[in-house]
Amino acid sequence: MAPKADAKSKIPITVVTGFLGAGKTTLVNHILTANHGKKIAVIENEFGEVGIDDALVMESKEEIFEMNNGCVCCTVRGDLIRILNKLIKRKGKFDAILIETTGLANPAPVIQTFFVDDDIKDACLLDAVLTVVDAKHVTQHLDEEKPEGVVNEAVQQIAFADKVLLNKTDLVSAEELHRLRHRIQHMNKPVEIIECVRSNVDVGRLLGINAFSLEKLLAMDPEFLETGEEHHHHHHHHGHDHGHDHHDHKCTESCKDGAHDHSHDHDHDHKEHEGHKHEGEGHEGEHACTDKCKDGHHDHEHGEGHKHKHHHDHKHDDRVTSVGFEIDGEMDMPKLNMWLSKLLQERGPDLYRSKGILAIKGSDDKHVFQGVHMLLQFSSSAEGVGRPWREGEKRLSKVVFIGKNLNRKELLEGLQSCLAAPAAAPVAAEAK
Ligand SMILES: Nc1nc2c(ncn2[C@@H]2O[C@H](COP(=O)(O)OP(=O)(O)OP(=O)(O)O)[C@@H](O)[C@H]2O)c(=O)[nH]1
Repeated sequence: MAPKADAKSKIPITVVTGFLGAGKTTLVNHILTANHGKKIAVIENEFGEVGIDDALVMESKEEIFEMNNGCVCCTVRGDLIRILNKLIKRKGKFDAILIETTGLANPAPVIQTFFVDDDIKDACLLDAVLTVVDAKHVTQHLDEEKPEGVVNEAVQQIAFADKVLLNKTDLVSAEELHRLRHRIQHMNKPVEIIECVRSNVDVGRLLGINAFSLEKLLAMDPEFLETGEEHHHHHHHHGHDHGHDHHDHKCTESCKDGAHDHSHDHDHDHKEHEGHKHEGEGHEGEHACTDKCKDGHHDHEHGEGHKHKHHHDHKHDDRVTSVGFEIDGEMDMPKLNMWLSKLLQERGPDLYRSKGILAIKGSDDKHVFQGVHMLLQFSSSAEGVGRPWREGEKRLSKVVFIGKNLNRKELLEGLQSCLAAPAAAPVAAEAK
């Protein structure tokens, strides 16, 4: 057991969440490079079989822990607990911990981690859940009709926010912003909404703000921390079969967020999935709302004022998958630009997120591309984006696509057609 600490000496934790491509890594980089004098440990969780974000987080004195292959709210929660315990042992060497969740994470189980695990509860204090919202694309995700029992992560992320960073205001009209503010406020009444571009918000408004309140959460959902043992739950996690038992708990039409009870344990039989190792530790507290679920901060009352225990599972939308490639050999920039532009034009609505670290023929820089639906952006280490190639580092291109109806073969062939040299075989290509 770690020694108990009083509130002041506890390690402050900030959880950064938000849908795919909203601007979370941009925010983490902003915080890491801002002049606040704090030493921050960063825990990065990425959805996608090929890790990219760690290369995009600024080189800094801070330590960056990476957790791939699954979202922090489910398969890698054991990982999170392990990393946190490691950090707790080194308390005093840093001032705060920042956790960036994947764009598909439901924040509730992440929040629970700080209250149900004794050592972590004693040593850490959840300072705030910051939700970055992409003003341009969030509406599509909030509106999305999900299959029954499947979580709408975009909804959950807003409902659990202590602060909303309404980002990418440069891409929408004033009317659209007004409408969005109204919608967000309707979903999460007490939340402060900060409009921003490139997640550029005064760090004093984000760190050390003591904005998270368990009391507030428990007032909304008295059973939030109950992690019962009686439920088993099947986890359709992006096409992987985890061999869980299954009972789904569904939200009603009127429920818009997951500030409810989550009660189940898992019958885990995590396997190595062709190169993907999952830490199969027990994780409780996962849940799902459907997108029909309209009001997050609610009690469910039945008949004569009986409060109804509202169990949520956490089932990801298994239509959303990730495909990742590591390509040996240098790419031809004009060819790649053309192919990607066309792909995003044609597949933009379904292609939620694409990103890559690229080795480009004729350039010593590490190149980066970022796609969010139809928007495509190239940059390079020469412009300060990502870290330059290290000495002796193998010049591989890593590319990830996340979305619906992805065709692995087509994507791989497309990428290979952009190689400058004769096609080389990918060294890793696995679907989630
Ligand atoms: N126009 C515009 N682009 C932005 C803004 N903020 C971030 N971006 C761009 O949006 C893309 C995604 O930003 P990231 O910070 O990587 O988003 P993320 O939420 O970390 O993405 P995932 O981790 O993949 O979910 C990048 O190309 C950013 O440069 C903004 O305010 N305006």
